[in-house]
Amino acid sequence: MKITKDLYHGSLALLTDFYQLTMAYAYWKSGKADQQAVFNLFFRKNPFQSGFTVAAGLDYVIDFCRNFKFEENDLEYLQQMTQKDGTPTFEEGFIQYLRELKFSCDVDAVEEGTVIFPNTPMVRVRGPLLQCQLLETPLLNIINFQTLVATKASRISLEAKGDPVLEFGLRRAQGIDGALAASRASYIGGCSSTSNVMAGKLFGIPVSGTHAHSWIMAFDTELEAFEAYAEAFPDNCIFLVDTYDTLKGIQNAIKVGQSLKAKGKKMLGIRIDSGDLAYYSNVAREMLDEAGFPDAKVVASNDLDEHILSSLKMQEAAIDIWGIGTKLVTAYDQPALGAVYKMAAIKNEKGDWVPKLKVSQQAVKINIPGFQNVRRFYKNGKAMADMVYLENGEKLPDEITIIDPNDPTKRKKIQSGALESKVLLKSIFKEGEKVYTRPKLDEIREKTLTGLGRFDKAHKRLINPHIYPVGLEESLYHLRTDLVLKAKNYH
Ligand SMILES: Nc1ncnc2c1ncn2[C@@H]1O[C@H](COP(=O)(O)OP(=O)(O)OP(=O)(O)O)[C@@H](O)[C@H]1O
Ligand SMILES: O=P(O)(O)OC[C@H]1O[C@H](OP(=O)(O)OP(=O)(O)O)[C@H](O)[C@@H]1O
Ligand SMILES: O=C(O)c1cccnc1
Ligand SMILES: [Mg+2]
Repeated sequence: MKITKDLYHGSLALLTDFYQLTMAYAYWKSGKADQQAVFNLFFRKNPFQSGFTVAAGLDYVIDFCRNFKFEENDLEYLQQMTQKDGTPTFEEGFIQYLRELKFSCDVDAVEEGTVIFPNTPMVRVRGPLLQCQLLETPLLNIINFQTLVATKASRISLEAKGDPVLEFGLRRAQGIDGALAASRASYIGGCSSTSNVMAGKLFGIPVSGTHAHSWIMAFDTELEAFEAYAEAFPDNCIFLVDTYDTLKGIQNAIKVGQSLKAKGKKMLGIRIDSGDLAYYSNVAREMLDEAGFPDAKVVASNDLDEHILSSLKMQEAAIDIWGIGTKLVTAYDQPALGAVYKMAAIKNEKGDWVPKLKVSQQAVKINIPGFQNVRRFYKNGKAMADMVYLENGEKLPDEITIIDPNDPTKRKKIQSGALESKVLLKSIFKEGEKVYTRPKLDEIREKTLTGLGRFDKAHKRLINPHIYPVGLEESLYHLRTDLVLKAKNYH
């Protein structure tokens, strides 16, 4: 298929906002294109009122950076662009600069499947200003969506408490690429399979499914339809029982299950896709148990999300497997994460790094300046706080104070020497060369599950989760405060 082929194998250099290119041109004109800069990608609020976020999308970022190159046909498109007076938008010298441009940035990032929190860098890009700038839009495009869906999937998976969650979203997803990326992110977040066969092929996600109502409607009776499906898949049938009458549907499934059993085969289960799922799943469970099918699974679907799933669990619904589409892959209740990409420092003519700050009327919108990293501290095996700090080669003291960037009265003392800790930003590219070995998708999914296991359940509850402490190391806090005061002319 041409669209997908182009998306995954063609040049993506023009997948950016026009203003990135006009700025790039103006950086080039003003001699700033190769000035060294650092940008951070971060978000300000967990999505879905969640107590945490799960990072995803780095794999696409790696592909994007590795293939970052202006092809001749991209340049031709830029060459024919004109301004209002008819003159070319971009001078030939700039087109030549882009032709010769070779990705040469350092990229550090949190790995996919890492549990992360607001205001901490997820991706840090250091390199020539023009290149850093051109990465803003595509990096945000990739990370915003995949992180959002991975977080949704992990919320759903946590509520499912180990039951398999099948991702059924393709038909309602945001287009072709949205669907593929959502299937991948859903798997990272903890789903066990996808119905999207292309996602299975591209990413190696297990593919699974049942059958639709149309299968039943194609026969004179439901029983005939079940029999014919059992004929085709004697060891792999899950019968959708609610096309006409759910109770009769369960009876018909049992009948076909019995004849499969007589042939030494096994009915896997049934699916219920409408009505009161708590009531019907319990009725189905009783009927299946009584008929000698204690292992037959009950699959439920129909506009499910983490909240309905949790309610069904509270109602003791007898559901073993959850099929979830629309609300997962579209991140229905919050369609964008809102991550941003901000300059944190720039090198001056003398070769010194100058920390940079964007001042805002809203305190939460003031970024964190300087060349940063994040360290996560653990106490008794559980994550206790994340610290954003300046990565300047200086050793941190054994006792550290971290300060909430949005409320300086919230502080935490950390005996860093005595605690287990790890640095979250990993080196991905060094001067444009990939230095990171990508984990397999299954390893990423495992990382999400074990990573979440190291957080207290108070941070993982659906409603009013306990806020996980994230703070600035004291000297970074003071640097930021001084810069804000200076910018506001209080100094
Ligand atoms: N016991 C339950 N507790 C809470 N929510 C439920 C329960 N059973 C079903 N639901 C949810 O209630 C909603 C029912 O939606 P709706 O009324 O459109 O479906 P329906 O009439 O059962 O099915 P359909 O229209 O597909 O035939 C769905 O989101 C479903 O997941
Ligand atoms: O509800 P979702 O979480 O998106 O899961 C996917 C849905 O897609 C299918 O039916 P479809 O919605 O196409 O038709 P129906 O609801 O009318 O059966 C399936 O039966 C699920 O209900
Ligand atoms: O396999 C299924 O049951 C399925 C697949 C896509 C959407 N709804 C259901
Ligand atoms: Mg539906």
